[in-house]
Amino acid sequence: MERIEHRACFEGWQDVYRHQSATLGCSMNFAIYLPPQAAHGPVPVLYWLSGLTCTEQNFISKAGAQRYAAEHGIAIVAPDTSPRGDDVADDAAYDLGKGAGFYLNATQAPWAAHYRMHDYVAEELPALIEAHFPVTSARAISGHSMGGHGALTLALRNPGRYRSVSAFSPIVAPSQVPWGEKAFTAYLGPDQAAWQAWDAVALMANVAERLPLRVEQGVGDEFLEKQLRPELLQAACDAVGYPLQLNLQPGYDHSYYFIASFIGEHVAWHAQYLHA
Ligand SMILES: N[C@@H](CCC(=O)N[C@@H](CS)C(=O)NCC(=O)O)C(=O)O
Repeated sequence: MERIEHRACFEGWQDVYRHQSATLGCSMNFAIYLPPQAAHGPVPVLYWLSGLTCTEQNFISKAGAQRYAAEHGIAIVAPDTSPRGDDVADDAAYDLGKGAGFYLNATQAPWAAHYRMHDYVAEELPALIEAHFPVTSARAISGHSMGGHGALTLALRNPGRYRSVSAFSPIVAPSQVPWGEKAFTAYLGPDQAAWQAWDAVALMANVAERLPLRVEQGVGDEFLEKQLRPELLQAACDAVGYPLQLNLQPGYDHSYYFIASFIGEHVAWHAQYLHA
């Protein structure tokens, strides 16, 4: 593992590391913010999953989360959004292939060889982080858009792994919207029965634990009706009595200006469970 960026930030450190991922079979970058408290003892970790077209850089340069992570004594780990490298399958479109891993384990050629972002984020990355950094095993997860889908599905698929889950503008039902239909057909094949294990609305029907769950959604989001459809998550939660805090925020669009506006509230919200 090699540190490739190291910047002082709110009395802590915003770092980026490169490592060889055994799960993905390629070299990967991840960002980690270590708050000032980490110099004195281990701190809990919030995992952040970014959306389509992103790398580990978007969140750390645009969201402004470090101020709040420093205030609450929380590390934030932001992985890349897909496997990378010249021998990794790709597609010319922005919503398939590199930058669009959808936080699942692909089963179809040519994707199955490297596209295993679920196992990378749920297992390999936390094991690496907890072995090499001053952190505890208290974890929370959040993300944006495709990464909101990732946060919801990772939490729902891995009971006991996270203390709390939140999402900004998540793709809540990928099986029912164009972004998800395209990606799942490629990565998982045409049989929609296989898609349900990677769809938060479908997973909610058999949910095993009730984590604190918060969703922030801009009402001015250009993808709201066609791709995001938070009402489907609300209905799925209502059907099983799962408490969902769905905050519809008038005026906000799909961008990092929206994330920057509410990331402080989300970090504080996760902190109450991570420090409990
Ligand atoms: N039309 C957009 C769709 C992709 C998009 O909106 N990506 C969101 C996540 S779904 C994002 O975070 N983009 C990077 C950024 O804003 O820094 C594009 O082609 O970039």
